[in-house]
Amino acid sequence: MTGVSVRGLTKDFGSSVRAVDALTFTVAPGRVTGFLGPNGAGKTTTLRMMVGLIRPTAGEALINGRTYGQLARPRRVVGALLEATGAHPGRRGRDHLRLLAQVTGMPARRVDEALDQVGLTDAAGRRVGGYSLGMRQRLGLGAALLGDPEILLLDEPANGLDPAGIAWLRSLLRDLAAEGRAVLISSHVLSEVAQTADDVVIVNEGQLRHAGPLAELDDLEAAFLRLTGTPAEPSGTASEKAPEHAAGQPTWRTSGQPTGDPAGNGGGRAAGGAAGEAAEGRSA
Ligand SMILES: Nc1ncnc2c1ncn2[C@@H]1O[C@H](COP(=O)(O)OP(=O)(O)OP(=O)(O)O)[C@@H](O)[C@H]1O
Repeated sequence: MTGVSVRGLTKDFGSSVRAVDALTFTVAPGRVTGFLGPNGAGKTTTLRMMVGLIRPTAGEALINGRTYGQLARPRRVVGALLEATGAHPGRRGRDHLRLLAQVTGMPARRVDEALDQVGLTDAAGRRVGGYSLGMRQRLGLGAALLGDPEILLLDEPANGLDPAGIAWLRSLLRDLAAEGRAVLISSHVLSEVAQTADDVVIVNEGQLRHAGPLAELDDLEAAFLRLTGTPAEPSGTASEKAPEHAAGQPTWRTSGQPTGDPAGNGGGRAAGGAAGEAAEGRSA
């Protein structure tokens, strides 16, 4: 297991927006890496390049030495959560994962295992349209875990989870890392990252501001403010894009990526690396 090596990754949108600017960092096996930055810092764009949904302007993200598109069975290697709400509302949770397993060649037994991993076994027979935001987020995590991947790339994974769910997620991420997996979680909210991550990567305006062990930073929030010049969203503040959050709870905001999955699902956006430039438009 070698994790992910991001080297000089750059993305321009048109001639005026450099969303990601020569980013270089690694996501190490056996560790949780927090990917931090204010709104618009380029986190989601970076994650989307890592899983081949958009093509870098320059640089590369290598997964075990290969780009996502070069991997023979990408979903067995990389599980990605880039949006949690794309599952068809009329479909039952278990059927959503079954379809995804079929389309991507996963063993059917993984469906129930993944449902169990994300605590959705009891709700698996219910239609996704009746799921809460937190349940849809769990389903997206289940989709990311379906291939039993050694690398997990999760964009705002705590979004929509209640306090018990956030504690559960923290434990799940720690367990996944303890199994030797490389886990990357993006956020611009610091409290959960401070409790969960081993390493932090801080970006601002598309550029790397810091990469290293969390333990090297005395105070994550102070470092974030110094490195980004941006106040962190205080824990306990409901996000404008996540109105479901109860006030008083830590919140990691959601992001809005287009879907690009052959199964029409929202979770595990790593859809064979075939989305290419066509997926570049934002849906939110
Ligand atoms: N398809 C696109 N076309 C044009 N500009 C884009 C596109 N996608 C992203 N951007 C711009 O790139 C920059 C980085 O956006 P990105 O969504 O990657 O940031 P982020 O760190 O994930 O932000 P947030 O925390 O708000 O989700 C922003 O200025 C954004 O407006």
